[in-house]
Amino acid sequence: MFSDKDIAHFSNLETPFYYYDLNLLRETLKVCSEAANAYNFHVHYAMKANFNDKVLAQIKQAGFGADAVSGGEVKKAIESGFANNKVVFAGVGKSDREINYALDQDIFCFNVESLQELQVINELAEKKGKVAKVAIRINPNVDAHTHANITTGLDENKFGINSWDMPACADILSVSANLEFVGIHFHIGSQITNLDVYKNLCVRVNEFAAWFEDKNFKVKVLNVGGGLGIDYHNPNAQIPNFEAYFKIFADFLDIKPHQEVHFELGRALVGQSSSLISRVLYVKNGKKKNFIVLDAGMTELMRPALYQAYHQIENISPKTTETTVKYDVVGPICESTDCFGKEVALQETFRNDLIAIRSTGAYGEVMASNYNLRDAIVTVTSEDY
Ligand SMILES: Cc1ncc(COP(=O)(O)O)c(C=O)c1O
Ligand SMILES: N[C@@H](CCCC[NH3+])C(=O)O
Repeated sequence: MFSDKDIAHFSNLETPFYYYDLNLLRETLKVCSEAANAYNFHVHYAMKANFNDKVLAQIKQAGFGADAVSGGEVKKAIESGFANNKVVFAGVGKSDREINYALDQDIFCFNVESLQELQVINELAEKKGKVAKVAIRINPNVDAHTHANITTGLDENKFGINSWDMPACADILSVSANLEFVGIHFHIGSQITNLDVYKNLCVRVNEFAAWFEDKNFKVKVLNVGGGLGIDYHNPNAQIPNFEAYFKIFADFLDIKPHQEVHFELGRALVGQSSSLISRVLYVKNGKKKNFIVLDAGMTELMRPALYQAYHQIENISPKTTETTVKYDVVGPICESTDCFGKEVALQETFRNDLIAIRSTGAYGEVMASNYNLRDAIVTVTSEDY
């Protein structure tokens, strides 16, 4: 929802740009933090969702740790002031260089995704005379009931170590002097809106934790990943129900006194606090279709082209007519998939009208590219005016 002041300010700016509502971001972080603290749960923010400096500064200030998926993200987390013992490093393909860098930074732990990676981390840690903390990312074969392209915890997905490899994993851990096993890690997918799937995850977490403890491995960390979705169809319902989400884990996980529960939330923390603001370049009225051509495209926001993802589209210019028209809202990029929405009902729209594409705080700016030699992304925050 934009105030008259916001819209007046946007009218004077060049488009496109990502707008961040830092008040909403702070409020979301506060609600999440309070809900997690009530259960003594720990949240590492999944940086991949958004690593804009101004966003990261708020997240750090709210006391969250950082979940990184590349050496670059580990570096960014450290440089942004996240404590090294609050940085975790996941990823199915960590290079030796990235592992060495993370070892040098003494991060909290590596979430290890293959047996071979476990051996490599042990070798690299040995060369440095260090002991690397590791959590085993297990593929639990739990269906997240989300878009197939953002499901990560099924047997056919590349992520994590399969359950049948756990005995081999335990063998490697037992003989690897430079590895310290800290716990188990899971992440079944993103944009999860059916919270019941987390109950199925809890059942699997309990099974694997018991399995490791039976083998005399102390499971200190139960890391259940992230994935909590947001309501893209209702961008003004801005703060996800963190309380209901955490309660499921409190109710269904079998948490022992020596265990901590860790989460890696990305989208739910940042998704609703941003919109992509764009201008209409051209309106093309056809016999069968009307098109609005924006100055933002899939190079700024890739999700619709990549996953046919829905983002609410609004014409935020002052209304000059009561007529509603259906438009295909497209970008200027030379790709037919460069389309933000088909048959979108909007007030009759004209050249230079401002269009807001909502709920773009997660996997928006960070997935931008300069394909077609597009200009670099510009960001504006609620504190810039
Ligand atoms: C390992 C891991 N943790 C956390 C996340 C964060 O997910 P989300 O933004 O859906 O909370 C992801 C992304 O899906 C991930 O791959
Ligand atoms: N980038 C995806 C989510 C993938 C999350 C990373 N595992 C999205 O836009 O929804």
